[in-house]
Amino acid sequence: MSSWQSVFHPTLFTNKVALVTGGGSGIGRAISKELASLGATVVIASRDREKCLQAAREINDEITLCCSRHGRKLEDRGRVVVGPSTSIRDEEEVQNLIHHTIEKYKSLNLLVNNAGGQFVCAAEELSSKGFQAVVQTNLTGTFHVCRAAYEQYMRDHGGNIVNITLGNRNGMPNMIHSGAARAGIENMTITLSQEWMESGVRINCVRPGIVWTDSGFENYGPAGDLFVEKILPSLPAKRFASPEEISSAVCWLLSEGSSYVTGSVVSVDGGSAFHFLPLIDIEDTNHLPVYGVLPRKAKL
Ligand SMILES: CCCCCCCCC/C=C/C(=O)SCCNC(=O)CCNC(=O)[C@H](O)C(C)(C)COP(=O)(O)OP(=O)(O)OC[C@H]1O[C@@H](n2cnc3c(N)ncnc32)[C@H](O)[C@@H]1OP(=O)(O)O
Ligand SMILES: NC(=O)C1=CN([C@@H]2O[C@H](COP(=O)(O)OP(=O)(O)OC[C@H]3O[C@@H](n4cnc5c(N)ncnc54)[C@H](OP(=O)(O)O)[C@@H]3O)[C@@H](O)[C@H]2O)C=CC1
Repeated sequence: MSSWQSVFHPTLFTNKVALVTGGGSGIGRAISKELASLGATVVIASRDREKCLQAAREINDEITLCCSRHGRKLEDRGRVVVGPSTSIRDEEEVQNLIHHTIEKYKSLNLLVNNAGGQFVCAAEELSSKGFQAVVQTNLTGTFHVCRAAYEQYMRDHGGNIVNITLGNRNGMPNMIHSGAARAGIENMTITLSQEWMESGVRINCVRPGIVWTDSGFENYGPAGDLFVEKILPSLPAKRFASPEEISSAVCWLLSEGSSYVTGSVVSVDGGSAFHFLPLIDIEDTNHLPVYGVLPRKAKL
């Protein structure tokens, strides 16, 4: 992606400090890179700190190259730095990450709750522990980070938060844990937009459709192939999203250009939410007995 550059003004986020959870891979990496390329100091953190350190090195090099290539001033560049190893499921580790960020970089203006994920599993086979692992990661984890950022900084200084969710408008067959957790995040976002408005905090969600990230798809093994073989042709756009297409929406929400937007969900899904996606096969034709009269031709 050496020719990439953000569509936004190069100093959009100058003097801003941002935290991107899960910023060391995939969508979070693209968001971190765009924010830093627009002047922000971006703290990234996740469980695997080595991965974050490597990503930070690579991103900082890419930004420098991008500035030179596009004739932009090098002093406008921000940078990506790495916070302590953090599982967002662990409240103490999250408190420590926020404390570290404020202590070291003196503010926390922008927060992107991107860390998360799930595995593929039919509801009837899913253990309580598995359900809870995904809910704790996505919903409780996002809550931990929002609350710590608010308590330690944003309550007194304002701020701007974007939560990454997932296209679940039609339910999430084989991902009931994640569908439930993401719906919870979207409702939590509406609540927080009201509770925290007096502090000058805006909070919104970006809800991606399916985004091509190597890291994300590796996580699923053969189940990931299903998305490529079966879902791809059925997408209205006939393609997945790029991570940069998600990042761009996040940057708009984090900018003052969206100053009247709070408690909203921005879908970036190429229109998938309004289109049937074959997430599971339903083959039996006799599972909903007819009440009343239905002509033969109205039935398979
Ligand atoms: C509009 C468009 C619409 C369409 C929209 C469709 C969009 C789909 C596309 C979405 C893409 C993405 O999100 S891509 C992003 C993918 N990236 C990720 O998922 C990365 C992060 N994920 C993870 O770390 C894991 O999946 C997660 C479970 C959340 C956390 O893992 P941990 O190892 O921390 O979990 P643990 O605490 O060890 O495990 C707890 C229990 O979870 C269960 N468990 C864990 N992994 C399991 C597995 N693979 N299969 C079964 N069960 C499992 C077991 O019961 C475990 O208990 P034991 O048995 O006792 O161990
Ligand atoms: N790719 C897609 O199609 C879509 C993705 N999404 C969501 O976007 C986000 C990014 O996904 P993507 O970039 O594709 O995949 P990745 O697997 O690359 O990103 C997930 C990130 O979350 C971090 N993470 C996971 N669990 C924790 C935890 N407990 N504490 C801290 N960090 C954690 C991981 O780092 P580490 O392992 O080091 O902790 C990783 O960097 C996720 O929330 C994902 O569910 C939503 C819709 C579609």
